[in-house]
Amino acid sequence: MKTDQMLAELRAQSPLVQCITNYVAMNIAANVVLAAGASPAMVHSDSEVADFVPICGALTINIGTLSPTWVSSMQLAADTAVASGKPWVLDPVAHFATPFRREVARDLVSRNPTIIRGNASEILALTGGTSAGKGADSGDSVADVESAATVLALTQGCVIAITGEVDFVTDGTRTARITGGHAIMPKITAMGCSLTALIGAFAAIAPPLNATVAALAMFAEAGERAGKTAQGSGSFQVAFLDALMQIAPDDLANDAHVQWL
Ligand SMILES: Nc1ncnc2c1ncn2[C@@H]1O[C@H](COP(=O)(O)OP(=O)(O)O)[C@@H](O)[C@H]1O
Ligand SMILES: Cc1ncsc1CCOP(=O)(O)O
Ligand SMILES: [Mg+2]
Repeated sequence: MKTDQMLAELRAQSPLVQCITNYVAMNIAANVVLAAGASPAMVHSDSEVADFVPICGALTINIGTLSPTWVSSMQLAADTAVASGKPWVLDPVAHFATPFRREVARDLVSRNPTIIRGNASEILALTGGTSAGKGADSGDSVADVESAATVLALTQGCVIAITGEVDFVTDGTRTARITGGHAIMPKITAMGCSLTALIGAFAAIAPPLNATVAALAMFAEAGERAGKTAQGSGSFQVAFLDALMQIAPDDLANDAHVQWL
């Protein structure tokens, strides 16, 4: 499925996406998903995830502001997604930083995410490497992680997206790079978390690899547009949301921003 068709389909279906995300990201991630054309629900209580996941098109789980009470919800939500045939996306924010975070991420990876999205330091650490990440911020380069990520995608049987200046997406067999965006993007908190939520939205209506590429291409286009008018990270956020809403399927035609390898 082509990126422009996927955006048209996203807007036509406006799928419900359950996002278990962090306190920092909740508002901006929900607004990003809405601006793109889907319907977010930030639902995380273990009293309701088993009932909520099956009525959604996809689930996303982000461990950014992890605490013990959330872990059982994340595990139940992931297992419910797998049991009900819904795609689910893992964002392992700063999982290398502490033993608690590392163990929760390891457990979630074992619950068969459909897609894993992280920055270069996060994906490097998932492949067993030593990351130079500082908390949620990456200290590694995407290019250095590409081959290990390809092996991990194959052994794990999932799609892996590494984001940065040039993004890399692979299912272990098919691979794409996505260019565009803007250098301000890593200076705005929860951009990556919001992107993970948007990947969930596309995964609700398209196969995982294509869905991931579509979300990243849409971010690349919106980032480029916002960078033309923004005066800093504050105005960039407003311009970015406006751009997401204004991007038309035709703007993503001909695999705009996407290079299949
Ligand atoms: N230097 C950069 N130039 C252009 N786009 C970037 C740059 N760094 C990150 N991005 C974009 O910002 C978004 C978030 O990616 P990233 O910063 O890697 O995630 P995280 O916020 O999880 O660390 C992605 O769309 C990515 O392509
Ligand atoms: C700053 C911060 N601290 C815990 S979660 C979070 C947000 C991280 O967002 P992103 O991974 O998109 O940069
Ligand atoms: Mg992140």
